Amino acid sequence: MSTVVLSVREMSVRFRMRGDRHIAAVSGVSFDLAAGECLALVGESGCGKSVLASALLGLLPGNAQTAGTAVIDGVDLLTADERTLTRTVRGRRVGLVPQSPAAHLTPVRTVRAQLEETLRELVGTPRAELRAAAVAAAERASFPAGLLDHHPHELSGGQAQRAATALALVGDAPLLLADEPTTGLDRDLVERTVDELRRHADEGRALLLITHDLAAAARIADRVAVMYAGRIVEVAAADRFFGAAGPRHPYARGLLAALPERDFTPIPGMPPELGALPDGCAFAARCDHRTDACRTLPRLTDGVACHHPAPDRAASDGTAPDRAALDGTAPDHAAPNHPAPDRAVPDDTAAEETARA
Ligand SMILES: Nc1ncnc2c1ncn2[C@@H]1O[C@H](COP(=O)(O)OP(=O)(O)OP(=O)(O)O)[C@@H](O)[C@H]1O
Repeated sequence: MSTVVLSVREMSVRFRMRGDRHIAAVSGVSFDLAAGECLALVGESGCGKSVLASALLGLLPGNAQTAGTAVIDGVDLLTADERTLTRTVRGRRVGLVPQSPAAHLTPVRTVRAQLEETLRELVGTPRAELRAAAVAAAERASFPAGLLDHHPHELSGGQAQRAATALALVGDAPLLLADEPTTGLDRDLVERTVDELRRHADEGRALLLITHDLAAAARIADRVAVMYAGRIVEVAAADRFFGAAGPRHPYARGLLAALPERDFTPIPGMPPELGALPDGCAFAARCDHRTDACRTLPRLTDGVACHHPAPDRAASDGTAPDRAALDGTAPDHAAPNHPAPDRAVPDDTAAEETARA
């Protein structure tokens, strides 16, 4: 059994707005994440992915209200005070691989200085050992030792990414949170970056990859969670999701069909305003399968929150995944090398139980 690193139950985040209005950015999200596992959280822009990431780091703005729990090593990230978050969570329990590393790194300090400072703060490395420890920390993220005395602006995109990853790894956090870590990178660099992240999951960390890049998710994820209008509408093994069986939720199927490598057919319409969500299924207005049943909110059942999901062919078809159709290559670490780990708590079941309660 693998250890559950992060357990999220019924997490909701609402922003209070003027005039008694609110925006429901995240609603009733539940999932578990195990050591050694990569869960990709995917969905269109504005569906709540980054808000969820900010909540896990205790970085929500003052007008945010949270509900539910997100527990890591006994600490509820949604209710922990600032002191606990600073001293025991950020960098120590949760490492962040940022969206734009060049912006995240301090521009006026060398990579070495930033690594040494982080080592001093997070690990308490004594002064005499800092130099060697910084070299070792850089090596873990394949950042070249010869570039340690460079400033961020002297690095290429990939080098900056590695520097940021090295910093994220210093505290040996059991959870790595990567929020759009491949934005703005060319495909080759995307692949190298996500492969690097996968390697850290293989070393036993839990990896939450937040991305709208489905090819990147297909390349390294064990499971995929699809978010729509603040809710998880499907959670599936990556092999099934990207393989011949495909997703079961019409929105998730639409996301894949919209890819240029697939049908290149966009989903018609726009997501609903998060300040004016319908009572029932938020996707119904854009969905070919909608019926009157969709006026009530579908619960996440067997990994899908839909009244009319595609049949579950996962158990029977056993077809090899078609990931190459997404990223144009057969990844080195395709499914057989990365079976989803056994989990102490079966995530989907837990989510469903919570949803039923
Ligand atoms: N401080 C805030 N106050 C009010 N609304 C907010 C605030 N921060 C985010 N939102 C809203 O929450 C919703 C979810 O935003 P979020 O940034 O999580 O989306 P996302 O899925 O990460 O999108 P993208 O892929 O574009 O980053 C959006 O409608 C956004 O406008």
